[in-house]
Amino acid sequence: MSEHYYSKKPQTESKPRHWTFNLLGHEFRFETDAGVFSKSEVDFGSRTLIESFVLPEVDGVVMDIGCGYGPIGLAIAKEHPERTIYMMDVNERAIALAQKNAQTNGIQNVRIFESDGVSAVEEDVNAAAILTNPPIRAGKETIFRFYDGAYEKLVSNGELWVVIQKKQGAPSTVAHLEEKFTEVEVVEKKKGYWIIKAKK
Ligand SMILES: C[S@@+](CC[C@H](N)C(=O)[O-])C[C@H]1O[C@@H](n2cnc3c(N)ncnc32)[C@H](O)[C@@H]1O
Repeated sequence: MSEHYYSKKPQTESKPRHWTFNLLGHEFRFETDAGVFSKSEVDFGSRTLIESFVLPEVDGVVMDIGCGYGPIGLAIAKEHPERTIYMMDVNERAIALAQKNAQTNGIQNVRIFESDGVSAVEEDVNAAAILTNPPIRAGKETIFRFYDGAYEKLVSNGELWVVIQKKQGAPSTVAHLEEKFTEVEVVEKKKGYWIIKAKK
């Protein structure tokens, strides 16, 4: 049976890898594994999202939906030690790696847990910003659910930041976000990847 990186319980034999990567001027040491998205370097789209992101000046936590082994959430956590970063994924192996990677890199201002979209986040927790490199292969319905869930969790003037390739549906993401959000802007386009910012 073929397996996707978004399986809840990857069955693929574990094959841990260790490597370092510089994000926002900080050297990170990452462990990744089979059955988890992007195994040997930080995905180009995630990197572009991290480099483009500007934290809006509103109160609230920051969330990384579909955090994988953690590069986006951990880079933002390091850059903004005063904020708490919530990192969620459905893949148990990814969550275990993200927790390990937080520890290895001495990052404490994070909460990392299993969640389908934002469904496991406490009701009274609201976000200033939500970042996602969405699981394209999980299908449009899942990623539109990410966006709609994100909208509910954001404070007024809070922002959703998405990276998605043009050929993988960036224009339809923009159209979907424009139905709900007050302002939607493509802030960066690099090698076919679009960084989309949607303000509530
Ligand atoms: C494109 S990967 C990005 C991973 C990571 N943020 C990175 O930059 O390497 C998308 C992630 O979404 C996760 N995912 C898939 N369906 C999900 C769902 N329903 N809720 C939360 N996460 C999900 C996958 O397991 C995968 O880790």
